Amino acid sequence: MTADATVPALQLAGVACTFISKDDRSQRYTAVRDVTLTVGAGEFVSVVGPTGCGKSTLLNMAAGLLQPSAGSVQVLGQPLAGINRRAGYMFQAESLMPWRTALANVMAGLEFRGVADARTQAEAWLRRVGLGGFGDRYPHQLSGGMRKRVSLAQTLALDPDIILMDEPFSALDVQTRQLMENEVLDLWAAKRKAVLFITHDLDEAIAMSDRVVVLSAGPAAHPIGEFSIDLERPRDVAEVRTTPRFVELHKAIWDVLREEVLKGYAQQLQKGAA
Ligand SMILES: Nc1ncnc2c1ncn2[C@@H]1O[C@H](COP(=O)(O)OP(=O)(O)OP(=O)(O)O)[C@@H](O)[C@H]1O
Repeated sequence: MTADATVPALQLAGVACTFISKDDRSQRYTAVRDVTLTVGAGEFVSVVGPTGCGKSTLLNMAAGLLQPSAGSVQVLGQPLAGINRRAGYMFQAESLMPWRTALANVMAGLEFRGVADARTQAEAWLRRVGLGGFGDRYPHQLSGGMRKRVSLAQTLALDPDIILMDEPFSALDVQTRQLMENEVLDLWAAKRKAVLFITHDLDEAIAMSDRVVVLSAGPAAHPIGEFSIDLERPRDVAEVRTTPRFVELHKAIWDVLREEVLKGYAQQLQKGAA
């Protein structure tokens, strides 16, 4: 089934998520509340916000890994029940199976789906992410950047309509990170999937996205600003940062984000001292 371009790929409508507090089991902690967020078909949306505000919580609700305590999640116009099978995920942590080669890692999901030419497709994806000659290597024989490329191939090979990314490159050095960001943009431009991208890094969010949503500090974090990123594409993430429009957008978004970051930081210090 192909996605209908007029139906949002992902829609969170008035969602909230309440946890039992980690600090005091008798208390509840509302991480996010009243969050309405839409990702259109083919749109690249980033969510930025202070540390611990609830960015991963939102992504986990979109993935169907967490049930909202209020509100609803719709995927391609249908209410989400259980795991979001139209989405592919890339998380911060390493997700490769260490006992399988790079090729076997990319093949795993395809085989699970019963794809007949899983090997050929996986080989093609490894080539696309620049690892054509590395299929027989095990994860520990690859650099951090290469492992991320394998994860990317693994995610994209399944041809999801929606890609959910939670700080996928935060563990990489700056140069490798920029290379990966450009690769993701190239692959995204070719396939135009809907992307929900979570990051701490405002520069990364602006350089990659069509739209940047700013979340407030928690508890009950919610969107407090939304910015359309009208920078021309294709973009080189390193070059685009030097353009006057980028600087202007950065200033406008940082004006909204700064206060929340300071609040989030103060909360962390308080928790640390308690
Ligand atoms: N399973 C859980 N049980 C209790 N509290 C949780 C749970 N998961 C998250 N939280 C709390 O909810 C809040 C939001 O967490 P979340 O991981 O979504 O934030 P984040 O913005 O992604 O953080 P970071 O920027 O540090 O990655 C935090 O205060 C966290 O401690």
